[in-house]
Order: sequence, then structure tokens, then C-alpha cells
Amino acid sequence: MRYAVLVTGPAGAGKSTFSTAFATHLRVSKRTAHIVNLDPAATGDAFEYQPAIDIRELVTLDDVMGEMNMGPNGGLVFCFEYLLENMDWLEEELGGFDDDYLIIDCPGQIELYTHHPFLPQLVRNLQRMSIRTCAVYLLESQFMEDRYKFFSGVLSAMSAMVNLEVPWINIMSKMDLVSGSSSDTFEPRNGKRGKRDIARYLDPDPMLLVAARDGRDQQRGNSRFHDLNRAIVQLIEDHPLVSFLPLDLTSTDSLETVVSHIDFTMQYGEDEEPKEPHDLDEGDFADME
Ligand SMILES: Nc1nc2c(ncn2[C@@H]2O[C@H](COP(=O)(O)OP(=O)(O)OP(=O)(O)O)[C@@H](O)[C@H]2O)c(=O)[nH]1
Ligand SMILES: [Mg+2]
Repeated sequence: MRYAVLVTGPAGAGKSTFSTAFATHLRVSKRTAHIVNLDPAATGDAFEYQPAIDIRELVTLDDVMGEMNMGPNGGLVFCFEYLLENMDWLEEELGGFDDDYLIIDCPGQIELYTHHPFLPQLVRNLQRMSIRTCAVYLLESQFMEDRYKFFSGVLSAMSAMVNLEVPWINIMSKMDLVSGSSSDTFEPRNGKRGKRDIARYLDPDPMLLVAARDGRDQQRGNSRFHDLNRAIVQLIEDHPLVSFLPLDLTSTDSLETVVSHIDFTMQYGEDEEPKEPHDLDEGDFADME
């Protein structure tokens, strides 16, 4: 059985950093893991890791922009169309990896997740190759500093989830910036944020949007804006699809928790044969005679 984790999320959310830490963690645990770079725009030194499979060997954004006279966004769309037309390339690249865990580091263009058909098509192709697939969606902890920004992040996670239709885990990345260096206690930093407050973000409490107390809400205090907020609150209450696992890469425990959620979501290892105790060979009895 082969497994693939799509690492998705907006630009700069920490996808490549997480992919590297994830792969390293699996290797340390004596499991095989390979990173696949799916970002045709990544520059050479963007990675700390050496991708085992790299879309840039098939197509790069630079070439597309140069040769096809396209801008960066149209160029990216072209790159993905090109990849889908050349699935045999990917299939061949993947051919060598059996019983392995593939960590697919995706680009950060949010529209790729929310309304393009590419990732769903890619997922169907992976499934056709009998690769069990799940996705993680990273949102960085700075999103928790602004309630409006945060809920737009929640809605984009929701929209990507609905678009992709695979088992899915949302992750609040860069928790080290919130909690200081200590791992699983969320001490208020600069007295600003307590544990309970953070919990309202990890398991989004739509009432955060309603509590219109600060000056910013007053500025925006027109009734249509409030109606919109109320509609969003209703949507999140009716469809509580999104909650976040905190990820603090400075803590092995935190990474381990995230990895075990991913394993569980993919039912990793469920098809492995139970290990037989190794057969006794004749030598083992030699002394007894
Ligand atoms: N403090 C902190 N910084 C992080 C963490 N993860 C990533 N960063 C920083 O955030 C920036 C972006 O990280 P990347 O891993 O390149 O993010 P990405 O999602 O791959 O970015 P794109 O591929 O450009 O969309 C870098 O400067 C990282 O050093 C983290 O856990 N904690
Ligand atoms: Mg990246």
C-alpha cells in the first residue's frame, strides 16, 4: 500500500517547512518517506530537502512564462494542465516507490484549492494508482490575530475541503509564535492570549465574529456588514467542518500528535500483514541435541 499526503494551504503557511519536518520525523521513526515538489515556481534554493520527485523536471513556471508569454497565474494553471496531460510521467516517477509515504508539497496559490479542478483530478489519478490519499491544510497562527482574517481563513479551508473530497486535516501552523517555546501549554504571550482564547480559534467559535466590541467593528458598523457576519456565523454553526490541530515544530510531541492524526486518517498500516515471529531454523535446535 502506498500513501500520499497533500500538504496544502495559502502562501507562506509553512507547507515546505512542515513537509521537511514530517519527512524527517518519519525517517527517524524508521519509516520511508519521500517528498514530492508540486510547485513549478519553486526556486532552486527554496527547499531544505531534496525532493524525490519534482514537477520542475517536467515543467517550470519560468519556462512557461518565457516561452508561452504568460503571466505567473496563467502560467501556473498551464503547468498544472500540462501535468495532468502527462500523468504517465508522474506515474513512472512514482513507480519506484512501494510501501512508501509520499509527502506532496503543493504551491500556495489559494485559488488552486478553492475552485480549480486540478487537485481533485490529481487525487483521482493517485487513487487510480492505488495510492491512499489525504490532505492537510495549513493556516498560520498569525491568522488568529485578526478575527476577520481568521474567518476568511476558515472559509477558504472549508471551500478547499469541499472541493477536494479526500480525508482532511486542518492544521494551525507556527504555534511557536503564539505559545513561546513551551510546547503544549498555551501560556499567554505578552499577556495577550490565554489557553481558552486559543481554543476558540482551534475549534472556531463563530461568536468571535459577533462580539462586536472593538473599534474596528464600529468603523465597519453598517447593517449589511453585520448581516453578512450573521450569515457566516450561521454557516459555520450549521456546518462545523473545520477545526484545527495546533502544530508547533519546536516540539516533537506536537509533531508526533499531528503525524498520528494523519496516520489515523489514512488508516496507515491497517493492511500490513501481522508480523509472524521469525521461523526457527535448524541451527536454533542444534545445541539441544
Ligand atoms: N516561527 C515559525 N516560522 C515558520 C514555521 N514554518 C515556517 N516558517 C517560516 O515561514 C516562512 C514560509 O515557510 P514555508 O515553509 O516556505 O511556507 P510555504 O507554505 O511552503 O510557502 P509557499 O510555498 O511560498 O506557499 C519561512 O520564512 C519559514 O521559515 C514555524 O513552524 N514557525
Ligand atoms: Mg513552499
